[in-house]
Amino acid sequence: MIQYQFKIPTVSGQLDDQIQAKIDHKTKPPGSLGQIEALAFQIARVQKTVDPQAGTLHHYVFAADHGVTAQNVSPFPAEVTQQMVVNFLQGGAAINVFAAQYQVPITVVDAGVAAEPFAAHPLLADRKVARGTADFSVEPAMTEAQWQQATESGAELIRELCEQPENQFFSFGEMGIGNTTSGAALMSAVMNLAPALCVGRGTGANQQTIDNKVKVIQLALKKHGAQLQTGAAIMQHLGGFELAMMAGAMVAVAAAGRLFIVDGFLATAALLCVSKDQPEVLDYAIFSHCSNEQGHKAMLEALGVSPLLQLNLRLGEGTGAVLAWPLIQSSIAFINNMASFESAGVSQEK
Ligand SMILES: O=C(O)c1ccc[n+]([C@@H]2O[C@H](COP(=O)([O-])O)[C@@H](O)[C@H]2O)c1
Ligand SMILES: Cc1cc2nc[nH]c2cc1C
Repeated sequence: MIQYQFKIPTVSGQLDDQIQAKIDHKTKPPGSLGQIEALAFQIARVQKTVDPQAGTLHHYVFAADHGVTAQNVSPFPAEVTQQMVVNFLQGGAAINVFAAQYQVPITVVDAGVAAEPFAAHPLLADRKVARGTADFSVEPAMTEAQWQQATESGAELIRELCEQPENQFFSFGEMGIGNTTSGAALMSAVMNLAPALCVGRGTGANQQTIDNKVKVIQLALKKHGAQLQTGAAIMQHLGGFELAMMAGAMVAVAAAGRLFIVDGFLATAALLCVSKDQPEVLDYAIFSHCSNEQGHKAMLEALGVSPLLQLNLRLGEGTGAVLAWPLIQSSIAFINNMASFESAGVSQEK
């Protein structure tokens, strides 16, 4: 049976009362900073301190191709994956612009683009598992060995950074034409929900393409149904190399006691697979936004989480995750720098 290499520890609640007390003594009505308070609490808890630190955020864009594009599931041609990787390396994509704005270093990972390896580049990590997955409506998207390789590569990418105390946060995005069909299949399998409730427009599919996406997923679930017992097996049969690698990175970040920011539909689908096997992972996940992709809202509700932003994004690349970074920094500034009722001489409620 395929399994992740790491067991994610539950976060100790030992400091919970102290962290909450620090938050409640700030000069504000209790709870009035809403989700910013909840975020500061989560970060302090994971970092095991009442004085959490932002440190450096590292962003990864995982790119890969999908065999299921043979079934006419995307309005865009598959070669856009490769072309967008070149765009990421040249600094021209949305994620480059936002990451540069907040001085977030990015790494572009070739997890399995259906093309020759890219020429060496300072932003590029070549971790190509294969030139695209197999068509999951016909056979498993990847072999068990490929799932293992993708997962371990994701963990290995962040391993050294987790040894340095300043690297407290990671964020993950993806690029892969056809991957909303894969994401919807993962959602349908993990949540045991009809494909029609999981499929959305992706890059802008029309009704005929949407109907195709539903049919392809129904076929795949019928074909692989008996094998879909764990989140790892669901990823292996229905996922993509970029999603499996991202899942491996999420597991490794959590196992190292660091936090990661979850982007949109695809990143949440990858996390759903991990959380089916290791629900502890959710303690380490910060949910950045609710995507416009149909299905994302239901995923977030099933996880019982409220993301920070609702901006009608449906791009991917980790754009929502990086856009949420200033809010995360603000939550840390709040818990560290805001005066308390005692220090400011402000009277508390009667
Ligand atoms: O992150 C999201 O919520 C999201 C929602 C819709 C589409 N995308 C992006 O669109 C691409 C997949 O769309 P499609 O139509 O080819 O399946 C892929 O590169 C994703 O990054 C991403
Ligand atoms: C142009 C383009 C850019 C993207 N970035 C993430 N997914 C994408 C899909 C397309 C089509």
